[in-house]
Amino acid sequence: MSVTVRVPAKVNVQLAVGAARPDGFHDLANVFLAVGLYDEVTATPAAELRITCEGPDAGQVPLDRTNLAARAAIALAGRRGIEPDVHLHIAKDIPVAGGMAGGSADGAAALLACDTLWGTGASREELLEICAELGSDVPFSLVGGAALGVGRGERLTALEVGGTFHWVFAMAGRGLSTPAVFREFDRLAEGRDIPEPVASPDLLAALAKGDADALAATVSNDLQPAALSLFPELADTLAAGRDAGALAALVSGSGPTTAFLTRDAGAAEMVAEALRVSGTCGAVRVAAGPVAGATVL
Ligand SMILES: C[C@](O)(CO)[C@H](O)COP(=O)(O)OP(=O)(O)OC[C@H]1O[C@@H](n2ccc(N)nc2=O)[C@H](O)[C@@H]1O
Ligand SMILES: Nc1ncnc2c1ncn2[C@@H]1O[C@H](COP(=O)(O)OP(=O)(O)OP(=O)(O)O)[C@@H](O)[C@H]1O
Repeated sequence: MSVTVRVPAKVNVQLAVGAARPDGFHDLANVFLAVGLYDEVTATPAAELRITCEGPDAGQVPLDRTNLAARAAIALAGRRGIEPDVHLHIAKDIPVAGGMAGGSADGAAALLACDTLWGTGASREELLEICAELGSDVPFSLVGGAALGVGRGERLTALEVGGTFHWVFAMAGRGLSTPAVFREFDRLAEGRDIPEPVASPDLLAALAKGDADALAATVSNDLQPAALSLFPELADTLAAGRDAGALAALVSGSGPTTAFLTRDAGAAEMVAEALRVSGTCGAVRVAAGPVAGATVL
């Protein structure tokens, strides 16, 4: 018997970042949108914990106990006093180290898959608690849709979305480390007053209406200057997408994936093609959102 869970990537339509806290984390107002690029995690009983991974970026994924899928299985088994004897196979389509929460997605998917396989019967609250222990983005990977994350980004409130938004994602030739981008944010912020992070009412209204033009006018990412400082070539990708007619162009989360909001599916295909021939990025993908979070298939 095995259990497969499908789990989406995310884009941050707003990422407001506060000053560094004493614990090193930053308070956020993080508006997440789940988009239709998916990993699948399959859990099968095994003699011991084992991780395998397939997909274009599989070579960059750790297969030891640092993998977020492994950490999820260990965390759940630890709470029940059982051994995490499971084979977790990750079919990976979400870019690795791309700012689209790929590792977090696998953590949430593995947790749900193991809970189902082992019949551990964790409540939604317990699953969310374990997700928050695994990482700031992991709870959102479980719930999907659209949500505002505060605190480290792990305390979620679901958001209404009045339509489907069409996106293009441009992958970069190399990854960016999330902690390094937050450190660069701190360096760039030195000597400045950092306001409390708050969600933009206009952005929340644009999401609720499903209005792509209004959303394009309000998207923002406080980590973007830091990501561009560490990876200046991303400015060329953003410009290429804007020139191709994207309504908005921004770095996704901590980057280096860049995200382009378009009016409809046809416009998304046109912007994607222009980015492919621009020579400013790696693979280009089209995806719409919101979509559901981690789901047992
Ligand atoms: C950039 C985002 O992807 C936006 O959604 C997230 O804030 C990052 O979430 P994540 O990858 O799940 O991050 P975590 O595994 O919790 O933390 C990794 C590192 O990122 C930094 N970090 C993360 C979240 C946060 N609110 N403040 C931080 O400063 C810290 O250096 C932390 O050690
Ligand atoms: N299941 C996993 N898939 C991918 N990377 C993983 C996984 N587990 C651990 N990692 C490690 O996490 C690092 C970041 O990968 P990930 O794909 O989660 O980045 P990200 O999409 O930028 O994350 P986020 O958007 O949450 O900041 C990788 O370089 C890898 O070493």
